[in-house]
Amino acid sequence: MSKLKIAVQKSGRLHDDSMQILKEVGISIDNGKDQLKAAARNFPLEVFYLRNGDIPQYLKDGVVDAAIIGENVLVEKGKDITVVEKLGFSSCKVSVAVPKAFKYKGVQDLEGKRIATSYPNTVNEFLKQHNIEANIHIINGSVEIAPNIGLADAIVDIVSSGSTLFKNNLKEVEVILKSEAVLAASPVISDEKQNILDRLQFRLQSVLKGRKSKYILLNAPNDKLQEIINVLPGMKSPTVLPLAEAGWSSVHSVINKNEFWEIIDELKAKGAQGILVCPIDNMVI
Ligand SMILES: Nc1ncnc2c1ncn2[C@@H]1O[C@H](COP(=O)(O)OP(=O)(O)OP(=O)(O)O)[C@@H](O)[C@H]1O
Ligand SMILES: O=P(O)(O)OC[C@H]1O[C@H](OP(=O)(O)OP(=O)(O)O)[C@H](O)[C@@H]1O
Ligand SMILES: [Mg+2]
Repeated sequence: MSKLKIAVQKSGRLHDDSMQILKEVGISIDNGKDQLKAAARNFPLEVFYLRNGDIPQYLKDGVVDAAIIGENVLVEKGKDITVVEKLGFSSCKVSVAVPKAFKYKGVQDLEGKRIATSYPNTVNEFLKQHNIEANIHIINGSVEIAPNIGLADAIVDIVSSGSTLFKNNLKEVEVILKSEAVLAASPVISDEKQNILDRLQFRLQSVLKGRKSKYILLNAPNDKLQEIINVLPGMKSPTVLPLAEAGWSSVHSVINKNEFWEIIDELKAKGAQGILVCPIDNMVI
């Protein structure tokens, strides 16, 4: 039986979360990252540990069928590669930054400037869209140092917390794109591998939905039941069961993790008691 070849970053920011999500979809991988590839024990999958920056070419060539990769790398090197599913981790931006003292008013201020970056195609595309001519200097790492050593007037690099910019006396002035880790597919994937990828995607979706949700159980006095149910839409509608004590019911539902505290406050105000909130491993709708 053929196996889906999936590329995962060998080491770096994406590695641990990528392995974790594969584990959460129930896939056991045999070897550690010291190996170049490893087979899954209980799913038709082979993991290839590669450099993030090399993965788009491997996808294009069909050396791997799929990958977990930063969306920003696909924008830079893999325009024809399909994003199958956004995975919700490694969120970051690719942004233009300039020294704090630079009185930046708009993109036109980049005209004729020297821009240091590891993402030349992304920068070129951005400059073209804005009709700006500038000189791009390609640097592979520590891009934020470039303005301080007189190598560039501006940079384009990844920004997450902003602390690297802050430490280097720079400020973010334009966000070119927002990125997160994604599951991507090779443009030349076979039908057979596509079937395996569909199964993997289905499992990932159930884990991702579970991560966004919480299971909630509470006790409600029957005279407040309707009001409490109105706060809890649930997947279809909440489950309501009678308690042993007359006049009370147990209500079970699913809530959005982001609205968690607001919903709890509202439920308490409406008379709910004994509220339990539990994580959800998987959610199949
Ligand atoms: N500070 C950050 N916060 C959140 N996500 C980030 C951050 N820096 C990078 N990323 C995301 O993680 C991906 C991998 O970044 P990392 O620095 O580990 O590897 P890299 O040096 O770009 O790649 P390679 O594996 O080729 O060495 C990036 O492409 C980006 O999508
Ligand atoms: O806004 P922040 O939270 O400070 O994150 C941004 C920094 O993170 C990344 O570097 P990384 O730490 O991955 O080092 P690298 O340059 O060796 O890849 C990126 O290249 C920025 O320098
Ligand atoms: Mg990095």
